[in-house]
Amino acid sequence: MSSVASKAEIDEWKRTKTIGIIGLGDMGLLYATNFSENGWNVVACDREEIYEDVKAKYSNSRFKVLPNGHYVSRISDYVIYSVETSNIAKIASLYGPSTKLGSIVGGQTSCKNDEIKAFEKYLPEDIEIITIHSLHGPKISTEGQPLVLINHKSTKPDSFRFVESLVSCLKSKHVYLTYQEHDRITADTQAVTHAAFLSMGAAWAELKVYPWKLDDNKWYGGIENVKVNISLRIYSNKWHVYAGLAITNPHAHQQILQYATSATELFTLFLDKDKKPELTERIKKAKEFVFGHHKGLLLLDDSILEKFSLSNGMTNTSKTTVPNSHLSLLSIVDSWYKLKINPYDHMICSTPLFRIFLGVTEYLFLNDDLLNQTIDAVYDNKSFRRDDLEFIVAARKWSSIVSFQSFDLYKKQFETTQEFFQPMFSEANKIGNEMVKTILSHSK
Ligand SMILES: NC(=O)C1=CN([C@@H]2O[C@H](COP(=O)(O)OP(=O)(O)OC[C@H]3O[C@@H](n4cnc5c(N)ncnc54)[C@H](OP(=O)(O)O)[C@@H]3O)[C@@H](O)[C@H]2O)C=CC1
Ligand SMILES: O=C(O)C(=O)Cc1ccc(O)cc1
Repeated sequence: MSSVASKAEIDEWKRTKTIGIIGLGDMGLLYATNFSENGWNVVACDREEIYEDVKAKYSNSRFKVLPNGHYVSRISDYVIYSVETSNIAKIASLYGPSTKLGSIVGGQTSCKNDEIKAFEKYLPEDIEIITIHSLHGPKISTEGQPLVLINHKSTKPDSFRFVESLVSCLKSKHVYLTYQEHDRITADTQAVTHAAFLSMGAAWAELKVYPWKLDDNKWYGGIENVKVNISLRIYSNKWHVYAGLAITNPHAHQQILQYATSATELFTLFLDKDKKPELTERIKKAKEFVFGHHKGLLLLDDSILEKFSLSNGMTNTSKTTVPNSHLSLLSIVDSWYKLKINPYDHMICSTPLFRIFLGVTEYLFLNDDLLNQTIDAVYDNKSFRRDDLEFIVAARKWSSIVSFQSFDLYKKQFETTQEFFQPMFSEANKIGNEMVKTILSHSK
């Protein structure tokens, strides 16, 4: 995108420039730690009410904690707002006017529409806007993961090179987009992926089951392990991350609605055995659209996923695995087909969870025996009917909450399920983290 800065230039920037981080939560801390440990001069703040605590907590760190965003903004050459997506306007309106003359501002928020609009509205005219988004969570190594850079408004020739030099210590893969492209792609990748796993978890919570604890082998196997581990991983996090990126991104509403609609329509075909040819035809058409040109290795290998079960040896291996209707996976391929989205086009800008979701979907659809067994199971073995029913109810609920833009309802719905799984998180996260690490190392 721009020429690479020389070592001398970078050393000079490290000596003379100050990097400011507003919001010392998970992602802000990741950045403040990385940048400061790589020789950059970093100042940071969290909410002013907790200044003394935050200062004490990070007293041994290489970055300096300041009382609030005004203190950070007035001395920083590049300010990164790492705050809740839905609060960006409020927080930028507070500290934006204190931004140092001629400096650069960006953010880490997950949806760039509101962030850019807030910067355009609340920052002084002379400020440049170069914003970023690490497409992974705070517990994953930054190395090799996509990092989006959006050069929205810069006038000085060195500005973008300076920001790019700063973030190069993360060793992520730089992806250059406009903010509109960013939001379009992340709606297709992140928002709908989260909707799928949120719906699975909500369905299990509604049925009051920890699926891996059932001893009927219903949720046994690599694909089932992914569903359980990723769903619990999401529910063990902060609700605002998922709410923010879905609700504030207008493109996400349509994707999530289509996902719920596909699930409902497929489930309706499940109800009548005479509809089997129609269901088969619909699935095959969607498969041809999404995977018709697939060549080479699969993203995931079911055998590597087998060992990441939460069931702790409880699986009854004397029984055969109960064939699942895999409604959640059939629905995502159907919705990609309906929206004419080729998920592989977004690989360059994908999150780990999206790659895992695409990986298990690919595994199902590119294994003819498994796909046929899945369609047969819909009509001949109805063990998953109740689960499927709760799944579509949950998918539609999430879709309504997102399109009505209700942060309150989102929080309530998220926390109800979170509470149900709470006792399981510490064990689940251990296994889930191992699984994600293994998958990422296999999918390089
Ligand atoms: N977590 C993830 O996986 C990823 C998150 N993101 C995005 O990055 C952003 C930050 O996320 P994350 O770090 O996970 O969230 P956190 O909730 O951990 O961090 C946000 C921090 O900002 C603080 N904050 C709120 N108001 C102010 C204020 N006025 N001044 C200073 N600090 C303030 C919050 O304090 P308090 O909690 O007390 O309100 C909190 O500590 C979000 O927009 C998120 O969508 C991007 C990539 C990955
Ligand atoms: O991989 C995912 O989808 C995650 O859940 C982590 C995540 C959350 C928010 C972001 O803005 C980026 C990544």
